[in-house]
Amino acid sequence: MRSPKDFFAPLALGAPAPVREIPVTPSRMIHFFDPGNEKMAAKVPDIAKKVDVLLGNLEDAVRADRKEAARAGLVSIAKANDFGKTQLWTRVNSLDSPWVLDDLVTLVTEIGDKLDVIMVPKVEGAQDIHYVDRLLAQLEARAGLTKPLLVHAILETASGVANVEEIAGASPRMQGISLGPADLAASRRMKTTRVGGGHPGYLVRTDPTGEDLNAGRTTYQQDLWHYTVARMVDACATHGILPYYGPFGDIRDVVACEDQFRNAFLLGCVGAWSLHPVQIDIAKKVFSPSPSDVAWARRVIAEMGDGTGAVMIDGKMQDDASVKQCRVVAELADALAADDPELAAAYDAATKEILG
Ligand SMILES: CC(=O)SCCNC(=O)CCNC(=O)[C@H](O)C(C)(C)COP(=O)(O)OP(=O)(O)OC[C@H]1O[C@@H](n2cnc3c(N)ncnc32)[C@H](O)[C@@H]1OP(=O)(O)O
Ligand SMILES: CC(=O)C(=O)O
Ligand SMILES: [Mg+2]
Repeated sequence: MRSPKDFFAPLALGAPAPVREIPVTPSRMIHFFDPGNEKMAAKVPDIAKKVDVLLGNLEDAVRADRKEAARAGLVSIAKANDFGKTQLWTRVNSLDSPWVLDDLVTLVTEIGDKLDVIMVPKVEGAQDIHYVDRLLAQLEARAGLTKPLLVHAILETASGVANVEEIAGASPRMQGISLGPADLAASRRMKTTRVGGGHPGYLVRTDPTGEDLNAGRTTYQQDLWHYTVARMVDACATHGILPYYGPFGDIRDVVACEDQFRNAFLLGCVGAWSLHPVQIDIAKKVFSPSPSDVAWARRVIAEMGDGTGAVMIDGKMQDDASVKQCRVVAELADALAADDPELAAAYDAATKEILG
């Protein structure tokens, strides 16, 4: 672990100075594509206009005999395109794989100036981030990069969850953490075979009403991921980095996908992964606060003046803490609206309706 005094010192001579604050730009959806899949790659320039983050995936979902094609595909896509405000990320192969060293060396050397964030899978503890941190510094120095690459960890091992706080604070490069429900389920020996989402068997049941234990008892499905998402959000907030829900694998079930994303949004996540084009709009809808919530937040802030004391608005008590809650919503809305005139108009129309 670096001492607090040299936490922001570059880890290699000639490497750029680490960032002191993680940029908070919209990242409601991290859109995954396989850069070695020509059909998908052809869609990337159009998809880039609709998403906050494009991610060239080199790890799971890319066949072993297509790993090099995926890496080369990402290099040529990054060189051939300027995605404007849309961030370009990659997910490299895991640190125990035969591909990751070439992934990092090639990507930083060839397109380090085009990449914003490197997602590292199967992070077990701070030691994995320290390894990537030093290697990136060496590669950045050799490539002459002036902006440091940021690192995003996937929370998908039992030990990663046990160590999530130290992972979140392991390096000034740490940009965020995503839940990886598939590998995490396997690592924990959970008995769900689904990629994210709920499970009908994970439930609580109301008490029996008589002798018949089956009669009149309602069951409520519970969220398998609640504990992990909540821990991840706390670790990220503590260290000033961003939490994300990961993938929802049932592409056809757009309804449950929206529910799962919304749970994550309400708990503090800023975005989720889109694996298929159909999930892009779901993430955009869910991770942009609703116009009515934005209007309410703006109203509370306006009516609270300097934010001190307690007032009643429509029968609800407001004070310093609720103003802070409202600022979270209002500031997110302002940041998103700055680049989205349609959203800006929807927020302003809803605000006008209640504020006049
Ligand atoms: C647990 C984890 O690690 S999750 C992260 C790893 N997984 C991934 O990255 C998966 C990414 N997504 C995919 O591979 C695909 O979307 C699949 C396999 C899930 C489904 O693919 P398909 O069966 O081709 O879906 P579908 O037929 O609906 O696709 C429609 C079109 O969208 C394209 N498309 C599908 N997914 C994507 C994508 N993520 N990005 C861009 N284009 C896509 C398809 O190529 C197809 O193009 P076409 O109309 O020119 O033929
Ligand atoms: C996201 C991911 O990689 C997983 O769920 O395993
Ligand atoms: Mg995984």
